[in-house]
Amino acid sequence: MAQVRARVELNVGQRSHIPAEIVSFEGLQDGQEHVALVFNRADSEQSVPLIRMHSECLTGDVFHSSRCDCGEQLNESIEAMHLQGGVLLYLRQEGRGIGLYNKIDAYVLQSQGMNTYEANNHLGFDDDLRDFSDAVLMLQALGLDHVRLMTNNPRKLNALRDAGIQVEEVVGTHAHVKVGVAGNRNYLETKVKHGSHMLDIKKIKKPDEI
Ligand SMILES: Nc1nc2c(ncn2[C@@H]2O[C@H](COP(=O)(O)OP(=O)(O)OP(=O)(O)O)[C@@H](O)[C@H]2O)c(=O)[nH]1
Ligand SMILES: [Zn+2]
Repeated sequence: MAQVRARVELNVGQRSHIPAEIVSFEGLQDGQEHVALVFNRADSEQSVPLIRMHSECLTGDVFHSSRCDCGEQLNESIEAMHLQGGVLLYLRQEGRGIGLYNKIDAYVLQSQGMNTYEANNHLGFDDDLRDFSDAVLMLQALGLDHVRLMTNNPRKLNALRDAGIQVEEVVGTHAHVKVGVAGNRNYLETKVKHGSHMLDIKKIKKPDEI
């Protein structure tokens, strides 16, 4: 699968000038412009590369909205890969695959009391429309068949295992809890209760509930 690679420098959190390569792919199946960010660490002791499959969240990744933890997870993974090396697949699967405008419709329903999955269902969508087959193609194109996967989501783990990619270790991301009117506590709790995410629910609860 043809690839084009260009050098970039990233500025994330307290760190600046993080070197990486951004990679485009020809021949992906769903027509979206998914990209990989490749972080090399020549002196890394980790022989099995750290991988994250990160689904796009404009509101979280770019605007750091309080409704979710996506931007914090993105930064956390970039910082980890800067230290250890690794590959971040940035997948254009906004709103768990329903798209940005539908996600905004879902936000309205969530403000009326529905959780993220109920809101999706109310709009006529399944809980999660994401398909990770293009992510698998990207990993194969990069020659990665043994990985350490950075996620709390068992669906991602199963998608790689079903495709024959050896996941040697699952590295969890932190519970990034935000407080306030549009805080992400319900979003995180729903991930655990309805999506079986491997997040420590104690860390999600308010301090006085623990
Ligand atoms: N439908 C919907 N999608 C949302 C909402 N909040 C965030 N998302 C989407 O949820 C997805 C989160 O993707 P990721 O952070 O890659 O993955 P994850 O499934 O949470 O699993 P982790 O690997 O554990 O982070 C993104 O596509 C977001 O756009 C919401 O309220 N409704
Ligand atoms: Zn988000």
